[in-house]
Amino acid sequence: MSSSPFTLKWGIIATGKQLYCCVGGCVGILTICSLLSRIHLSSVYPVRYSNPQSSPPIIDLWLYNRRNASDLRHVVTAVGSRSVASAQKFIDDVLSSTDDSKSATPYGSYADVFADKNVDVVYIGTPHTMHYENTKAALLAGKHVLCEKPFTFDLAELDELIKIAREKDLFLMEAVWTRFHPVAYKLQEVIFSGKYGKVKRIFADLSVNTKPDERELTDRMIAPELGGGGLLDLGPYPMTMLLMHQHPDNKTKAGPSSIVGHMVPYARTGVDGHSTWILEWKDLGVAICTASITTQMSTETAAIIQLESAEVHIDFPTYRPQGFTVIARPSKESPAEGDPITYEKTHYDCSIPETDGRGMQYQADEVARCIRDGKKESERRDLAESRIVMHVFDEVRKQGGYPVKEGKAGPSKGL
Ligand SMILES: NC(=O)C1=CN([C@@H]2O[C@H](COP(=O)(O)OP(=O)(O)OC[C@H]3O[C@@H](n4cnc5c(N)ncnc54)[C@H](OP(=O)(O)O)[C@@H]3O)[C@@H](O)[C@H]2O)C=CC1
Ligand SMILES: O=C1OC[C@@H](O)[C@H](O)[C@H]1O
Repeated sequence: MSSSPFTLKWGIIATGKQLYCCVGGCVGILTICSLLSRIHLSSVYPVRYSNPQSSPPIIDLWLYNRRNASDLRHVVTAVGSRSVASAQKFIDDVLSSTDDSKSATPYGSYADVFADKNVDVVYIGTPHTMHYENTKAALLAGKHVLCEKPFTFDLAELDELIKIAREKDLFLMEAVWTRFHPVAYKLQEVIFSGKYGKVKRIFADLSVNTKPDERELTDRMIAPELGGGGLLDLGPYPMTMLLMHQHPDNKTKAGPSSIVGHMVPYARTGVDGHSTWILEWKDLGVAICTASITTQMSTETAAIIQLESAEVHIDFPTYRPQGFTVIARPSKESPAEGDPITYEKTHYDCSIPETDGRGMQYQADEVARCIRDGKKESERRDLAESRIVMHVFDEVRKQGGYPVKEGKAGPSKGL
């Protein structure tokens, strides 16, 4: 006997510009809203849909049986913006006419969304530097929260949010959708199978030429007061690639024993144009991560995981790879000196048809299932992992000389 689906009522705050233009890989707010709604792809995003680097981010819930989510139903019940008109425009343009989301209430403030009794969970899509205050206000109002990355602007703030969520018995998660895409499960299955030995070293990058010279100084991508630069915007993805693939021996989920960070400032505003950070987990492995807002990475490889007897090359883009290749060394005895070594290459295709959405739907489903089941955090993207990322970013910003608000650039107090 089938039971009726669990319905989760979402409040959305902020209506970012990629909601309407969706270019350059920016897939955030638009994606999350569309995955909660049932919009028709081709009517709203007629252009660039087949370009894998653009971001037609639509997830139709009428497709959700295909993603095995018939146990869930998502409805947007409230949209908050700095003006009622833009909240209403968002509802008109983006939300679906085929479910209840079209009757979402438009609000001219975020506080109104937090106060709405018809909202279970708030999705926070404001610029980075506002995440802390928005998340705090939503939690204090008794709402569960899915907050865009990066979670906060320093570890002490994140710890305060975690404390509030625990005191109020609320679900809290940082939105890093890579964790929930089918490719992430397949990668972990292959890497943790033991067939290729332990993970020894990881390289992970997300570099996107965001054309910073063409942007206004107030644009969130380059404005220091909005947390601009590569590390905070793009850095969460290489970090996720790394943390997903650490060897299971690292069961304590401890942070790295050593962090070395380097930043090259983007001249117009001083935020990081390029960031590089080297992490060591003593006796477990090392990682080199990079992020850039001025350089476009290749469309081939986003990350390389080096194991004892194989390398795994993960496809671009880092936030939503479509597959990966295992390059295994021959298992038989080493060939005689001078003989060629034949590597065995196996490609795993984990792509989902674009018409089935781009991957954020799995993250929304995770939120719904956790809330339905009374969980306060997701086991796949838990708060310990967010704390490691924040700790690393605090340290890299400090070592790299990132220009931050007064009082926020101090040394990390550690994990
Ligand atoms: N998960 C993902 O794949 C992605 C995540 N993101 C994340 O989403 C967040 C927002 O990014 P994005 O949408 O690109 O940002 P935008 O600059 O396009 O939009 C941010 C929105 O926040 C609101 N806002 C409130 N105060 C301010 C302010 N002082 N200055 C500017 N905007 C303000 C505005 O909405 P309003 O006027 O309606 O209040 C604005 O439209 C970031 O943290 C980013 O990391 C972004 C892209 C992809
Ligand atoms: O989360 C993100 O992923 C894709 C990027 O292009 C975007 O800037 C970032 O916010």
